[in-house]
Amino acid sequence: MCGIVGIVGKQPVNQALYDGLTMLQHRGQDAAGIMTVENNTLRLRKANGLVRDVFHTRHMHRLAGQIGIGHVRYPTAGSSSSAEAQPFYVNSPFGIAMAHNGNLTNAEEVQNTLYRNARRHINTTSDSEILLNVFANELDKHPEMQLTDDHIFNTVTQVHRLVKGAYAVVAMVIGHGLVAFRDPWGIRPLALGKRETEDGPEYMVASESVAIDGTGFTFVRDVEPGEAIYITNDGQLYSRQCADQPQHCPCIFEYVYFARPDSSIDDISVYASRVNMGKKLGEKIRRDYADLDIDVVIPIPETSCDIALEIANVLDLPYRQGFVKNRYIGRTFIMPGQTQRRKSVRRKLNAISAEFKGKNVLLVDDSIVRGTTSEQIIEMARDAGAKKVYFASAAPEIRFPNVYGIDMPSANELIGHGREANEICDLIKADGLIYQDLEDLIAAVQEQNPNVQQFETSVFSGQYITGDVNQEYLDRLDAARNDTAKAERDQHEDANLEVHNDND
Ligand SMILES: O=P(O)(O)OC[C@H]1O[C@H](OP(=O)(O)OP(=O)(O)O)[C@H](O)[C@@H]1O
Ligand SMILES: NC(=O)CC[C@H](N)C(=O)O
Ligand SMILES: [Mg+2]
Repeated sequence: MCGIVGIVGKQPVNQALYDGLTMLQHRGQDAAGIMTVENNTLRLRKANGLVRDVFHTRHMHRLAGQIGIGHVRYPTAGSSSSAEAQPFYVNSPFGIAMAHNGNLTNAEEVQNTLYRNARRHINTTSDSEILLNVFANELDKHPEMQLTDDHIFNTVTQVHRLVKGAYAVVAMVIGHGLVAFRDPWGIRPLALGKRETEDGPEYMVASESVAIDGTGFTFVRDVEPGEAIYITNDGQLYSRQCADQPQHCPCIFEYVYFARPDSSIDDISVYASRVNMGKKLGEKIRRDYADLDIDVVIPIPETSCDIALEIANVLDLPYRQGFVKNRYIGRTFIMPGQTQRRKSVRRKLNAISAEFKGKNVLLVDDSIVRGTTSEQIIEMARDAGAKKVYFASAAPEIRFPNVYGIDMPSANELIGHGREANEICDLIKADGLIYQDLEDLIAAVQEQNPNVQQFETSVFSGQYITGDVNQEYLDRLDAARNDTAKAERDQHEDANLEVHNDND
């Protein structure tokens, strides 16, 4: 997953963009970038690393201007080279910069068409550079020198027709303004905020509402699936539904794991949805697993804490923080390689023996993806003296790859692929394993906003809503992006053309 942010302000926007990106850091730890525009000139800083490591004072000075966009990256396509950090830029028409969260499912086909029909060259292996060029190519079909909202919205309509997959996007058209849009399914989130100043309103768009709250803007609303928002340099806001057939289907994994609990996505509080997940799972355990002799409920920090507390409430059992998280280590699941992920679990979490000694513990996590965390954490619980270790997952068995912006490209790397719960239980060496049912997970999230009638749940069901994902596509994705393929490609990363950026 990635995080995106864009601001049209009345004052310099560099600090607010930086602050917004730090509040979206949990969505991408690989690379970060900001582009601003001052006097019709683009300013850029992007590099691999966390926000705090990428931007030093000298870069912040360079990022002058009252309009800008930013990105934190967790790659799902191409390589993790800094050349593929975002935002991307293309010089015609007008000069356009773009930041993208999501993943295109017809990137290769679109890239070939762009080359054949418009002789547009894509210099990286990133799907986001392709998306930028589709947008630019369509905008270029309007010959007028002064852009109008109609031009922008017609362009987005064409993008929706040409591109498949998931995309929440923020772009700047130099000399004109900022454009933000969401794919017709609204798979990835995007929110709009506003701040009144003496000089007039300032606007912000961001992947999650937390970035809007935390920078002193006021949350206005979510961008609708298929909708585009155009904010001119002088602060005029236009919006329009640009998709032929928008159909709301947000990614359920945002609620399970990705988003921060203090965000609200599509009028659903992430925190409340996690509490509901705990309630439903607790009820299932009480109903179907009454014979389990659990003494204490222990979360696997950090995401599952709110879920585990509610399970303990439902089961009327004590809740204990038996694992302490090293706050200086980031999220494990979004790290690029399995070796790094494995090492990170033990560096990140440490058991407090007193909470385990002689007890039957129920460990709770939000999800089991590759099984990296669960397997090691169960061993740690036993080493700390636990008698029996049961495990509960607030998400059902993850059995299928994700193609919409979560880096789970290979079915074979998923511990749940082709396995039943009892086999998974044996593999992670638990004394019992309880998964949430998919209907319960959906109900837990939907409860606060019944207007959202469907969710993107392909990792559990194998149903891909965009209708263009078949086995051949999944095989190609697997071959290109499994952990071994990624490691090999990253070894040759230096060969990547660094045309985008100076190195410091
Ligand atoms: O089965 P796995 O492949 O290990 O993936 C699942 C685990 O990864 C995530 O934690 P992560 O450490 O990324 O972040 P968190 O601190 O927000 O829980 C998630 O919360 C699970 O704990
Ligand atoms: N997780 C994401 O949203 C990734 C965006 C884009 N596909 C990239 O790899 O850079
Ligand atoms: Mg976790």
